[in-house]
Parts: sequence; structure tokens; C-alpha cells
Amino acid sequence: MTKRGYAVRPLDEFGLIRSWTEGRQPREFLAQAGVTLGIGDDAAIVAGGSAAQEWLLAMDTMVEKVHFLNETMGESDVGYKALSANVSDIAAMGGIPKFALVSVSVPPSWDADRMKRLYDGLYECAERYGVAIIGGDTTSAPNQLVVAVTVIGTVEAGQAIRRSGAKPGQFVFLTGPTGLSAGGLHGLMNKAESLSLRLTQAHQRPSPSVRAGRILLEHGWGASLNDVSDGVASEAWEIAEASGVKLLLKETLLPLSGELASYAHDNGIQPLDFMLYGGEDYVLLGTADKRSEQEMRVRFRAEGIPLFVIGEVEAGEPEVVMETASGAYKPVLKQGYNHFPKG
Ligand SMILES: Nc1ncnc2c1ncn2[C@@H]1O[C@H](COP(=O)(O)OP(=O)(O)O)[C@@H](O)[C@H]1O
Ligand SMILES: Cc1ncc(C[n+]2csc(CCOP(=O)(O)OP(=O)(O)O)c2C)c(N)n1
Ligand SMILES: [Mg+2]
Ligand SMILES: [Mg+2]
Ligand SMILES: [Mg+2]
Repeated sequence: MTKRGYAVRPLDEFGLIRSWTEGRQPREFLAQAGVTLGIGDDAAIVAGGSAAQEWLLAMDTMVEKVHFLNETMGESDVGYKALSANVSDIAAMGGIPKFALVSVSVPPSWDADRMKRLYDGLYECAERYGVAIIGGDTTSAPNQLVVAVTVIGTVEAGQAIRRSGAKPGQFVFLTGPTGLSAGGLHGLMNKAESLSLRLTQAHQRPSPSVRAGRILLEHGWGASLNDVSDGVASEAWEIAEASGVKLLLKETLLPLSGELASYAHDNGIQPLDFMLYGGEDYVLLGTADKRSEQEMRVRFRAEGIPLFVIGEVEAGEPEVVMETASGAYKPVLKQGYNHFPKG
């Protein structure tokens, strides 16, 4: 049996979701209900508030033994990361996170003190991103802790940045280096001695790129955007498929952090695997017009936010290809974290 995790057929997860939902509700019903964009992007877009604003809604869940173990995350880290993964999906639309609802299913092993620490982390993240915790739900659970968060954000009407806007001639960018979280996870699982704080922090306390998303939206620079939860390869494939384009990534342009490089070197690991297929980075991957590139670079630098140009968009069948350091081309596998590798 294929193990749950880094499978070569990640779209099985999306195939499943599609098989549960596709064709159930007519387009007209959704339009009538005020749904601008339903299932398929980082967040849904629905009418509301005022004519000038739309709501963004998304939810992400963390499950003990799937998303964390006692060895990889403290209780407060679990709370912090559960909310930040959600905030990241609002960032990936160019929106502003506002409210969250939090559901916890608590097994006997999570006593009152542990749960209190989980909420310490949750509220720490809420404060950092200005999110109001407005409700939720609580149940018991037989074995593993489950935290499910619904996040609600706002965005200027008609302006949300979707996965489907990539066009030939644009460049591909990342708002931070990737692979650090996977490096942190690897080090924590293997009780590595040389594990840097930057790698553990990247895994336990990711920093979603809300500011970067806002800059991209406010200047009209972001043509397509995704947050990196399942890995750069998987997210790039999602943009390629949603936009009907080919993404050409350049190996020499992929940002490799010094900490990941030295950890990988010391432990005989290929950093590129972590950078492309690791996931849980919560940086943004997107595309933008070449004529904006200089202005974007200047603005991001002024804000102290990294911006890495890593490739370009070409016309063609949806696919992701990498130009290696030697000038050869190799396919970037549609591979990443998949919860249901066997469907
Ligand atoms: N059980 C479900 N029922 C309906 N829609 C779902 C379900 N699970 C996920 N989705 C939707 O499918 C899309 C992809 O989900 P996901 O891969 O979790 O996105 P992300 O990686 O951005 O968090 C999203 O639009 C999400 O809202
Ligand atoms: C113990 C452990 N094993 C493996 C992982 C790696 N991992 C678990 S879920 C995941 C992908 C992101 O989670 P998902 O629920 O798919 O979030 P979404 O894509 O919906 O944002 C990764 C890389 C981990 N964090 N902890
Ligand atoms: Mg996402
Ligand atoms: Mg999700
Ligand atoms: Mg996922």
C-alpha cells in the first residue's frame, strides 16, 4: 500500500473533492447566492459587506499524527500554526484576514493545561495578524487531537488574486525561500543535533505572507497567486492547470537558504527535494507581468520582504518544467503532500 504523505499522485486529493462536489449545485444557484468563486482556489470569494468589498472564506485542519507529533510541535505551536495556515490562504488571495472560528476535538491525552497552551499559541498568532477569534466548537475525540479553523477575510471587490491568472510572458516569483519547514520537520523527527532555530521556527511557527499579498493586490501586480502548503511543485502545477499555461522554473534561481544548505550538507540530503516537494512553507508563489518586475523589486526591498524571480510562464499544455544548472530541461513532478495517495 502506498504510504500517506509525499506521493507522486497528489491530484487524487483534489479528484476526491471534485467527485464529492462537482455538478451538485448549478452555477446559477451559486451566482444567485452571491458566490463569486467557489471550490478550487485558496479561499472562496462571496459578496458581502458593501459593494466595494467581498468576503474571503477558507478553512484548514490540523490532525495529530498527520500534521504534528509530540516530538515535532509543542502545544502552543499547534495553535499558532493552525491559525497561520488559514491566514496564509487569505494572503494567497491578496486579502486581509479578519475573523476566525476554531473547532477542537479533544482526546483524553490533551488535558486542560495542554489545551490552554494550544490556545496561548492560537491567540498569539491572532494578535500578530489582527484576527478576531469569534467562536468555534468543542467535542471529545477518541484518540487524536483535531483543530479545524475557518478564517474570514476581506478583499476589494473584483480584485482577489486567483490561481487562474497566469499568462505567457509573465515571470514566476516566490516571496520567500522554501524547504525550511521540511528541513525542520526532518531534523525534529530525527533528533538532529545541528538543527538551526530558523528551520524549527519555519516548521513550528510559519509566517504567512499577508503583507506581500496586499502589496501585490494594491499595485495590481499579482496575476496569479497560491500559498505553498503542499510544496512549490504542487502549487506551481495548480497555477499551470488553473491558468492553462506552462511554468518554466530555473534551478539556479530557486532560493536556497544558508541554514537549509548547511543542514542538508551535514545530513546527506538533497535540499532541492525539500525546496520543491517539502511543503508547509506558507510563502506565496505567483506570476506577474515582466513590465512590473523592476518596480516590484524596489517596493519589496523597501518593505524588507524577499522577492525571488524563479522562472517564467510560457504558452503550452499545462506543465511545470525546470531548467537545470547545466541547461538541461527536466519535468517537475506533480508531486507533493497528498492525504489520499491511493484515492
Ligand atoms: N471536503 C471538502 N468539501 C468541499 N470543498 C473542499 C473540501 N476540501 C477542500 N475543499 C476545497 O477544495 C479546494 C482545495 O483545497 P486545499 O487543497 O485544502 O486548498 P489549500 O491547499 O489552498 O488549503 C479549496 O477551494 C477548498 O475549499
Ligand atoms: C508528523 C508530520 N508528518 C508530516 C508532516 C508534513 N505534512 C503534513 S500535512 C502537509 C501538507 C499541508 O497540509 P494540508 O492539510 O494539505 O494543508 P492544505 O494544503 O490544505 O493547506 C505536510 C507537508 C508534518 N507536518 N508532520
Ligand atoms: Mg492554499
Ligand atoms: Mg486546505
Ligand atoms: Mg494540502
